[in-house]
Amino acid sequence: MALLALDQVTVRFGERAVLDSVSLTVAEHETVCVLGPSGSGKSTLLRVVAGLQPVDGGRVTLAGVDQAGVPVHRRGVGLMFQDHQLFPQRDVGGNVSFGLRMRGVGGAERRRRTAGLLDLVGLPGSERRAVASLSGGEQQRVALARALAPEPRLLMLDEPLGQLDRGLRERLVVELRGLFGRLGTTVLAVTHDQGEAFTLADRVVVMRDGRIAQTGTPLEVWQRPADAFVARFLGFDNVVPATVSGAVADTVWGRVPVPAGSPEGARTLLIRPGGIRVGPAATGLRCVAEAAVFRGDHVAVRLRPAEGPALEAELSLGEAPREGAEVGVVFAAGDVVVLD
Ligand SMILES: Nc1ncnc2c1ncn2[C@@H]1O[C@H](COP(=O)(O)OP(=O)(O)OP(=O)(O)O)[C@@H](O)[C@H]1O
Repeated sequence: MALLALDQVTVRFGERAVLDSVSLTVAEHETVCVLGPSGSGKSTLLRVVAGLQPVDGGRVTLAGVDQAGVPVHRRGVGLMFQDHQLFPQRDVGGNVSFGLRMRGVGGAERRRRTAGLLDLVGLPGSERRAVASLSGGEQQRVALARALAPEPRLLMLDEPLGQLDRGLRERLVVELRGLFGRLGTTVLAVTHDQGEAFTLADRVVVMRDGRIAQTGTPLEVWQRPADAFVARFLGFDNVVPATVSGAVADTVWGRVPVPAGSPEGARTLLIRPGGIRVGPAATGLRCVAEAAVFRGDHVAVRLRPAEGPALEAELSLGEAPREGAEVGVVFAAGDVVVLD
């Protein structure tokens, strides 16, 4: 059974529906990441589940129980916000044990659980440290330990790693995934960073203007974006209108091969940057290499055709043309997706 279910939830601010009939479930032990551009309604969704935001329509159930009228502190959900809001006047231990104290957990048990949680988040023995003496990443871990302490049946994270630098974020997100797996935590997280969502989530939900644009496993969404919006949001730039007939599509970039069984007619085409090959200018679509950026294991090359938008290609170091060079572009059908 779903631990959390939103059924056609609508929230309006004035005329505007910030959540527009959103339906979503989160199964027990599942990690679901809500992804979407700024203003798409992600935080509002979390606030609704937490009981911080009243709804104008629809309902929220937790373990089958309608949450209408259930106050925040009775919902059994943990919240961790972007600006993790630790209590500056309390030490690390005081922060982590706060929720336990509120629930009347006794001193010895509080200390035992606090120590266990600090071990878990990689800060063993740091109970007496002042919050101000912690790095951003350490503060984030303390905030996480604090959110986990009351053993919430649902843990909600709002841009949990938002303020950290990339390297630390990438490390922590892998650690979080391991941690949630070990603890069996059910998680609903919000982020605008697709890399973070794809690492953390069993399932991702992509939002657009208060509606769900797509939901699926990270692999499903990555391989088959539902539409041009999702494709572009995931960072794919080679998206063009096309007319598909059999194994080819007519586009502004010429004829592009498509996988067998692709839907036909007027469609939108996505060409993954890895599906672009370059050769001598006489073969394929003639383009000028406008920019080439070294990315470690590949070169990102922007190719400018005579007509239509530029193409973004990912080429190996050996293959990549010099900036200003003329090349001929051909497409690999395996990296072409006909969007529905
Ligand atoms: N209390 C409020 N009154 C009026 N409008 C609001 C209120 N809270 C949020 N909004 C608006 O609702 C929309 C969705 O906000 P929300 O914070 O849910 O988006 P988000 O996807 O979390 O964005 P971000 O990634 O920037 O945090 C925004 O346009 C925001 O300005």
